[in-house]
Amino acid sequence: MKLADHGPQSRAEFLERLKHIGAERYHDRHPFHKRLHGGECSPDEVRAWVVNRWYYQSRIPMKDAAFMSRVEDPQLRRVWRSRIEDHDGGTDEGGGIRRWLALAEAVGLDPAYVASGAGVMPATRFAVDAYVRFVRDMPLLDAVAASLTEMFAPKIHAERIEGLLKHYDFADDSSLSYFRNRLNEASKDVEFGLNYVLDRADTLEKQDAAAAALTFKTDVLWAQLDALWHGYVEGAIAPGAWRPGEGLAIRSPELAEVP
Ligand SMILES: O=C(O)c1cc(C(=O)O)c2c(n1)C(=O)C(=O)c1cc(C(=O)O)[nH]c1-2
Repeated sequence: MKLADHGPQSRAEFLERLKHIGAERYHDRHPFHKRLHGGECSPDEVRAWVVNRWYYQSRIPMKDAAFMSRVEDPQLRRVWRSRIEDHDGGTDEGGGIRRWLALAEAVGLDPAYVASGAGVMPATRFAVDAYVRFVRDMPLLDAVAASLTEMFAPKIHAERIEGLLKHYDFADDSSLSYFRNRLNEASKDVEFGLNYVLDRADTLEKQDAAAAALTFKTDVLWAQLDALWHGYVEGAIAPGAWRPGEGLAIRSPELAEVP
């Protein structure tokens, strides 16, 4: 027997449902972030986070390019391409990924080593690659919905700026510029992405798919922190992953000891 057809949730109910996913599952609740923002991470735990999170940063503009390659509507491409510009920037000045490497340098790592991706943990790679594939292969609505974890990012970026400035000597305006820039960039992306999803998820089936996409993305973020905890707090570093002492900046050895 066919189940009774249910209509879509109202816009307000659906928005609440998406926010609830963030409240329950976003990675601001992960113990690694509490440790990082509370000043309890050792210098090497901070470096491990910077090395691994680099992989996420480096793949974000690639996933946005994968998204755009599938978009037939020029207006949607015009809006979306600013995401790539935010991360890659211009040929001379660079953008977010270069600002991430400034953070890498500030914590005593050689930016060239970080950018090579050599020390990234296998679990980080699997999680991030799964996100890029999801965006490449799934319906556009699901792909946009997956980016909506950014709704919850400004809060964690503000907490991070405050926590790092308070607890770690390496933190200053220049090393944290990545996060300051994201505060503005993310709000413009979210405004567009959220309206796109609320407008187009006009059946319960599409709303379910969008909610599942957002849930999947919270898993992508959470899994990366689980791996960091296992590798660097519990000390079970995966074969081939960064080990303390590797990839340090040669030209500023005094930074090797910064907290
Ligand atoms: O520091 C964070 O917690 C965090 C989370 C997320 C996110 O929620 O996916 C992003 C970012 N930062 C970020 O900086 C960023 O550029 C970004 C792009 C995207 C995306 O899915 O397109 N998420 C995020």
